[in-house]
Amino acid sequence: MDKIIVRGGKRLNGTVKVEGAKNAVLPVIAATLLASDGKSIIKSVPTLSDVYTINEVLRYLNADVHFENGEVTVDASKELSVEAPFEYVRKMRASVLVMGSLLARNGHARVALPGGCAIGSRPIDQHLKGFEAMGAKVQVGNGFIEASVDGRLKGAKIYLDFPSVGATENIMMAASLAVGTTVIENVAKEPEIVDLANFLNKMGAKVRGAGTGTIRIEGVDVLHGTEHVIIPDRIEAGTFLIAAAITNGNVLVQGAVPEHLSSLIAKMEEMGVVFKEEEDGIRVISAENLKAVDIKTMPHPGFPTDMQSQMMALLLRAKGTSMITETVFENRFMHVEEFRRMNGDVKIEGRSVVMNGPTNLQGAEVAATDLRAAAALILSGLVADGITRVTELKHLDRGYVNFHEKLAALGADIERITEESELTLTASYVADLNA
Ligand SMILES: CC(=O)N[C@H]1[C@@H](OP(=O)(O)OP(=O)(O)OC[C@H]2O[C@@H](n3ccc(=O)[nH]c3=O)[C@H](O)[C@@H]2O)O[C@H](CO)[C@@H](O)[C@@H]1O
Ligand SMILES: C=C(OP(=O)(O)O)C(=O)O
Repeated sequence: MDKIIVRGGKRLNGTVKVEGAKNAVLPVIAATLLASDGKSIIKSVPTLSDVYTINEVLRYLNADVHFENGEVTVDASKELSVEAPFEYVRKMRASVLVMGSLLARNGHARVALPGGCAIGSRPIDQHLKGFEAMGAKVQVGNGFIEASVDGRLKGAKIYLDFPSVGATENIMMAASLAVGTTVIENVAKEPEIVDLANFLNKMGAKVRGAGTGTIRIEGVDVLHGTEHVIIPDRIEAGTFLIAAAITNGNVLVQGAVPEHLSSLIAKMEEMGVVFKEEEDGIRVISAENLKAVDIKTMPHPGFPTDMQSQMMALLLRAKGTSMITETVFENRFMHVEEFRRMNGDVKIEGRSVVMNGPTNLQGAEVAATDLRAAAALILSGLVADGITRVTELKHLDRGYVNFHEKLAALGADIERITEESELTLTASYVADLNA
């Protein structure tokens, strides 16, 4: 089992480049299934385990998929099969995003029920409500969701009870090949929604309003393969902004888009961190003394839940009492106990956590509970006294490409090891301490 070993105390300096966004590339790859004609070429694709998983799902569904040098090519022109089994959906919930495309292309889709996960129960009722409004019959049983329609889906007016990212994407994909016009209200406004809309439009779809609260889709008869470059990953970028701030460093995060990160930047500025927009990214210059702030996670353009645990790491270093309230997921505080193992003064109060800082963080063995918690614990390790060992790296590999290597290139004392090599390493560290 791999571990990341961090020895705290180094300031980060230099330049780091962000990858294409995981949360944009997964729906875009799912949308390639809509093209009954021509190949789709997706560029700036990160080498993440989630990308390999969605590619496997597409192959299972009878698409030809190649992934090389940051480019995914999909030919989905053959007849598609209808089922995405549990082995894939269990690995990655975003597998449910093939449902909209399959239903629109085949008139039939069968996808394993995703089940719960580390951050909450995550139902998909809003996705299904959308499909039903478009004329699909949806049945849930034997661990599967089955949706089918006689003929083609029909355009409909759909109001989402919550601006769900996945439901907005799944319904957008399904509506693109429906007969007539679909209007979705109270939709998610995340930059990844806009990226998907741009991709669909290049395929020949007619999607308007992405990035606002209402999306209007005029269905078309056929969609074709196209080329697309995925937007930069705002969550990876935000994680590096915090890495620089927490170590009192000075780092240029290349590829970071300021408009995608405005809530995070505003909150970090309140803490005293300085940002400069440069031609190719954002420079972050940390402050010696960080101030406590309160945060509430919200759908975009509010503060992203995917930055909540990394922000917790930073707030543990700020002077005063901070509060984080999580409103998007019901159970996204599993990392709190791990921070406490590192001496974090943090406690859960209902849907909030309260932190008293600055905490003198101590190195410890901690386990990643989800992908952002993995990154957050590593960030804490960068400033903790002694050695921090982070386990359960399968989570990290879902969302970050070469995370430890990128931090090491900025000056962090960090490495990724297998259990065997750790025995030798710990012995040499003890020898160093005794010397
Ligand atoms: C692959 C991907 O893009 N993942 C992102 C996506 O997840 P995902 O698309 O799963 O997130 P949603 O926006 O759908 O979920 C947000 C909230 O709505 C609830 N909900 C959602 C759908 C539904 O039908 N019913 C329902 O109750 C969920 O349980 C959750 O509490 O957006 C989340 C919110 O920004 C991010 O944290 C994830 O990183
Ligand atoms: C929660 C996340 O992703 P997913 O929806 O794929 O689990 C995330 O990216 O932080």
